[in-house]
Amino acid sequence: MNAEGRTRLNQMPEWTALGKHREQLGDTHLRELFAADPGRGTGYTLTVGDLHLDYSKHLVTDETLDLLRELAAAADVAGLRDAMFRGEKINTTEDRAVLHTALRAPREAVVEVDGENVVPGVHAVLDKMAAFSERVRSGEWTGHTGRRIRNVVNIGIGGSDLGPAMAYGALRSFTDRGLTVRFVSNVDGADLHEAVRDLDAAETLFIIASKTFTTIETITNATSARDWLLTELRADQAAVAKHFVALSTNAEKVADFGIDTANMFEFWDWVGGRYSFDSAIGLSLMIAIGPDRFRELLDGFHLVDEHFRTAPAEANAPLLLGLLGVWYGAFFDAQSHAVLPYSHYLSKFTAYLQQLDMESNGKSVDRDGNPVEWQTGPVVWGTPGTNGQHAYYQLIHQGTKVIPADFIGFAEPVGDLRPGLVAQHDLLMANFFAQTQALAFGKTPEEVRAEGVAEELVPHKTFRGNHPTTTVLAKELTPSVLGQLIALYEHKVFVQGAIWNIDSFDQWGVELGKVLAKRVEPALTEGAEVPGLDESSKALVAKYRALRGR
Ligand SMILES: O=P(O)(O)OC[C@H]1O[C@H](O)[C@H](O)[C@@H](O)[C@@H]1O
Repeated sequence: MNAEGRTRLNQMPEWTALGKHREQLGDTHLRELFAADPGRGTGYTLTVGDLHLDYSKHLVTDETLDLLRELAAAADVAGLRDAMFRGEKINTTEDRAVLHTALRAPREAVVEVDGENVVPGVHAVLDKMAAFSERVRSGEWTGHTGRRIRNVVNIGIGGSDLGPAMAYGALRSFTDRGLTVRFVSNVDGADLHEAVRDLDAAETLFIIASKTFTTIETITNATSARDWLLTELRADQAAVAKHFVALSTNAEKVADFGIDTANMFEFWDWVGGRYSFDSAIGLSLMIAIGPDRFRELLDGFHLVDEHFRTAPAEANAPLLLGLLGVWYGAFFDAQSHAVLPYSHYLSKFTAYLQQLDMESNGKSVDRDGNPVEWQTGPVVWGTPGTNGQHAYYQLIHQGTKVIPADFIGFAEPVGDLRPGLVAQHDLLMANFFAQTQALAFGKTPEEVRAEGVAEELVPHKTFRGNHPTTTVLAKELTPSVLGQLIALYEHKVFVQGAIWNIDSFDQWGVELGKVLAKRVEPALTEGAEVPGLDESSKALVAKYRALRGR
């Protein structure tokens, strides 16, 4: 029992029942599950908005799904979900509400934090972003020398980078091709250098994105960008107002930097960094795709929010995906989860999900501060599918690890591809369908032998199969569909955090490295003694200084 009288997860009878069920399931093969139920391929599916989800290739039966849903009920996932939507402070270690869902709520919605309806403020910022985006896109907003803006550089890191960078890539075919949009995040000067080296400063707008406006990487890059701009334009500080805008919750720090707070787009402490890209943090994306497309994206998010909030457990897609992850982590010892988009436009999708999932659920104490005795968040990884097929899929097919995987694909190619390239789409998708089939059903020794393979090679050419996958299929990758996909994963992560009883909305684990970096820096630059530096790190710092000739 914890302080609130909740039974610990691994002491719940529902958990024990799942453990017993897992033993009974043993090595049951997907081939057997499909043979036993001819309707499985169509029955184990769900539709959410434009997303068709097939979960038939999972190592589950009706009983598994019932038991998992009973676990969700015992853990009161629905109760925590409703508390989140109501604006309660469910991020207990930071005493904050968790209201990214309010960022895409319709104008007339009412969502209160501390007795105040936050929705009008959300829409006021969206309107301000839309007006600004239109001024940039039309050429009305000009730089210091009167030239129109043709380049936008977003400087931010983590949640202030990954979302807009991923979505810009995903929605490239909806972007204004007359604008160059780039993203700088790494404190390695090479990132900024490569982003601006071929740009004309007179036509460049920097968007400084930082919730706290204290993140050292971002402030360092923003300062270097300001120096670059002023040097290139041979201008004084006055030029900053025409070339820098800020996205932040911290007006004071924004003003300190020299950015006019009239050009600051605000958001709020109830938006977590990794849940922020549909807030002001999306400004670079809105400039690229235009306000109407951005609103379609928000509508896509909202559609899945409503689904998660209202759909019954049997038809609730984020609940199902969350439970499947819990199942594999706890009862199959799966350590990782692959996300494999069959869309080049989703190249950065998995990197975005890494922060969303791993920063949210990479925790080892529960909400009461007790160590957890069960697996929490998996390692999330993956790259666009066909490239992965020629690299690491070998390990998924024939390695020793259990790696549940999500396959995401689209019926139609997007964009203005030449007809010859459109024709390639069927080949892409043939791979998509073939892979999940091979992973699920494998190839038996008998099948290999029947092909006349020499006996000594049979074990090498046999595929065990039984590798679980989810297939997510949609017609086309539109702004709305992207919003739906992201919200699906956001709520999946929520479900898992709720069951594991961890705070999915703090990130204390990131802090230690930041503090230590600040302490170590003077050792590199001035050779200063750093109290408490361990022997290994001391020797490495000395080596570094020697290599730099210091
Ligand atoms: O937006 P910022 O305040 O600059 O924060 C940027 C990022 O850095 C932090 O270290 C957190 O781990 C992330 O959750 C956050 O998204």
